[in-house]
Amino acid sequence: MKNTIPHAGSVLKNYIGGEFVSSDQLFDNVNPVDGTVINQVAEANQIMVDQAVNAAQAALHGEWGKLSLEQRCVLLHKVADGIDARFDEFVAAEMADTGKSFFQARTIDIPRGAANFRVFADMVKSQSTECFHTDTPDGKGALNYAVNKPLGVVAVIAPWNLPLLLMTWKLAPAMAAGNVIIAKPSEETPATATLLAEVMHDAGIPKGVFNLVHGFGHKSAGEFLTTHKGVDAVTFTGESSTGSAIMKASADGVKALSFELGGKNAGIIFDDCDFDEAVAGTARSVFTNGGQVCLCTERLYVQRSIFDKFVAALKVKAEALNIGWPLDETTDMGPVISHKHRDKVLAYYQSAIDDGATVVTGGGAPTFDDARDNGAFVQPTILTGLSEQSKIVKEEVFGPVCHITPFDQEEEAVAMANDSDYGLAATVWTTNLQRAHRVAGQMDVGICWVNSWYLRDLRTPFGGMKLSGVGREGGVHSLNFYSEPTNICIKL
Ligand SMILES: NC(=O)c1ccc[n+]([C@@H]2O[C@H](COP(=O)([O-])OP(=O)(O)OC[C@H]3O[C@@H](n4cnc5c(N)ncnc54)[C@H](O)[C@@H]3O)[C@@H](O)[C@H]2O)c1
Ligand SMILES: O=C/C=C/C=C(\O)C(=O)O
Repeated sequence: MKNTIPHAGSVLKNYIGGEFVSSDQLFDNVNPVDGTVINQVAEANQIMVDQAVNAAQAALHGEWGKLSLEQRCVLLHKVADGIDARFDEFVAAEMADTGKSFFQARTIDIPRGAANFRVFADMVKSQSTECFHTDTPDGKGALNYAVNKPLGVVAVIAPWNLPLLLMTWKLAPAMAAGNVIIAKPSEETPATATLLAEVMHDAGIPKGVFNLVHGFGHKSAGEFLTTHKGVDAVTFTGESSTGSAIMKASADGVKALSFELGGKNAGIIFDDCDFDEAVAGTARSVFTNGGQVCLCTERLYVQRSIFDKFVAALKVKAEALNIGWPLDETTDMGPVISHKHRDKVLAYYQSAIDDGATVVTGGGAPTFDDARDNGAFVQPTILTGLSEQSKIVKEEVFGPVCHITPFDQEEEAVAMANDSDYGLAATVWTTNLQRAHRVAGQMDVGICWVNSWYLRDLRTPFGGMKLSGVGREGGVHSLNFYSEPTNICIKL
């Protein structure tokens, strides 16, 4: 692979009204593998966000709004093709910003970025609306049917863990439904969003349809968007506490909101599982992307008869993980996103130790005796022996860590798994068909995987209960959120 990091050493710009614009406020984009500065980023100020909103509104009422559905979908396919054409650059940019492995970036993040555009460009063509025949006193009746319109200006605010994947997961259906976009990537991961703006530009997406603003949340581009009178909807993925702040900020404008938030996901492993598959699948669900996937399992409940054997087998998997340079083909896990996040994860490890946890493996930061010692690495960590009320069992860590609790009865496992403020995802490992259906149906989560993890079908509802989110996206759920139906009632 060509490992040239696009825009290394230069300034990542905003994309507003079809033009790439810098600002006088620059911040550093840091590589978490070795702490080096990759490039600088131009932070958008309030005036630039106003310009983006104006450009978006003009596009909505201009060229973009006048395109046929077919023309819009052709353009979205061109965007997907454009990502594919610059695949190596996207991979290199995503790896540099996050430190994730070459394997993960090229098999998950970037292919899904392109797939999101193709899937929703095709799906929107079969979006349907309701139609009812209504009785009337004169016996002639009335016909009710709905027509879909775009919501308008949609702010897409994305996190750093799967930067291109999660941003495009929202903006592709939003654009397919005819909306105009102002996207704000995480300040930690500005690069692939900037490349995407270049792809949009080259694909001929009319100016103002896709705008990109860089910056932070509070008193920066994020807040300028959520409080802006010209923004009609906010679609957000990130921490639950940020979701709450955005909800408050958006309240005055009564904006439409879709939130995909944090999780504290449970995995239940029954003694009738396929043991090797359960261990391998659970290792993936705990350690993928350094545990920095909202769907990762951080709480495991293992039936007592296989508890010791399972803990020992998961320890072997954790200790076999190759932690290191993203470009090394054998690397399984990179650093966490930043030094600040590393400190947070390590503080959770320490709190577990203070609470009396047994550290099965890990519990600290690795050392390498090379430049990676300036990076943001933590050890894959397995804990046992804590009460269900311990801080690390209750709160989302967002790192490569799990706590394992034994259980005897199915009901007990279900109750512990559901005893959480979050409700995003769960996994259940069993070969008993009736138990699989019974337990999966009792999980208070948006998605429950049985004998698998992160197996995605983009048509399915995706989102969370409780602190894990508001609404569902995926398939028609996305298209419905990003559409505003007008019901037309015709008296016959
Ligand atoms: N449910 C899901 O689908 C899903 C997916 C991925 C990540 N997540 C969650 O995201 C979190 C990790 O991501 P993160 O640390 O980037 O989240 P974060 O909430 O810190 O930041 C997400 C985005 O919000 C912006 N932001 C922060 N404060 C803001 C404010 N006051 N107003 C407007 N924008 C603001 C940030 O700049 C960033 O672009 C974890 O909690 C994880 O579980 C959830
Ligand atoms: O970190 C959270 C991952 C979310 C994944 C998706 O939204 C997806 O696969 O569409």
